[in-house]
Amino acid sequence: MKVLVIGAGNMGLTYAKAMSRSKQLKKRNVMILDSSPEKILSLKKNSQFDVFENLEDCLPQADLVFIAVKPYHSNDLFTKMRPLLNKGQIAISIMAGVTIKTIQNALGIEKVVRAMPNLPAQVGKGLTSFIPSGEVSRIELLTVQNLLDTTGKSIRVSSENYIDASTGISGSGPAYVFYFMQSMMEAALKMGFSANDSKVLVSQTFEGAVELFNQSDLSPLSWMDKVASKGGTTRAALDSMENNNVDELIKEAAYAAFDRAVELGKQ
Ligand SMILES: NC(=O)C1=CN([C@@H]2O[C@H](COP(=O)(O)OP(=O)(O)OC[C@H]3O[C@@H](n4cnc5c(N)ncnc54)[C@H](OP(=O)(O)O)[C@@H]3O)[C@@H](O)[C@H]2O)C=CC1
Ligand SMILES: O=C(O)[C@@H]1CCC=N1
Repeated sequence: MKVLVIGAGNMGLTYAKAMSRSKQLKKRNVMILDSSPEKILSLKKNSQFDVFENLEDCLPQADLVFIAVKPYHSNDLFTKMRPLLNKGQIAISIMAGVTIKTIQNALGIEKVVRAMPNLPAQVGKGLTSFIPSGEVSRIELLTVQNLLDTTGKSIRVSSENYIDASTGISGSGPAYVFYFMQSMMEAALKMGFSANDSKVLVSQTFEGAVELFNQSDLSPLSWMDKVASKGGTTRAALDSMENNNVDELIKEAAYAAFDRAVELGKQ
């Protein structure tokens, strides 16, 4: 089985690396293609995979094609791919918003899996939601899911709407966590900690809290209660967040990403 990854950016390269380390594929079964001459040069230097500059040289040999370019590059790419594809090939798109129907129509193939990963895939802690088109067989989907799982966990969703929704939660979500971390680090710096100490204070706090959450059945709300003593410091912070509607603002932000995914799909 041969896999072609199109787009050697944050996500494409992550998948190519993870898949090439998997039992299912050896590194010579992973091909990668990018449009940037600098990226191609640096990939060729490392020679981790078979690196290509032209679709003609790699697309016809691929059983599975991972499409990992930005949504606004998709139309141009689809036009170039279409004459080189055959009906047996499976396209796996990780592009935000772009629907299965759009991909099928633009590529002239029927077997499509739409997936939404996230950046922690780079450290094997990713979460990918996915949905296949009806034409993908159970065996083919199992193969695809095994490949998605090389970057972490995956969940199959029941409609494409959930792919857009998961974009607002897990796809874009790491950036919300980094936003919170950035604010806490800035507060630590303002309180007089060094940059290094601010980083340790914040990263260990996040790591510890997530570990506690993962090792129990308690909700975040229950854990908040365990930290907060009556009339104490945490209550002061939580009250401040509540008074400033932070809870609503976070939900609004997640919906903004969800809505944007839907909007991208209409373009
Ligand atoms: N980053 C993230 O956290 C997540 C991203 N995604 C999705 O993944 C996709 C890729 O995102 P990301 O990896 O961040 O993007 P990047 O910009 O890092 O990577 C995309 C790569 O594709 C290249 N490219 C553009 N057009 C073509 C083409 N026609 N043929 C071959 N290569 C091409 C780009 O080159 P150049 O730079 O020269 O344009 C770039 O190297 C997006 O659609 C996004 O919605 C999904 C979940 C999470
Ligand atoms: O910002 C984006 O559009 C992509 C999709 C999810 C994460 N990054």
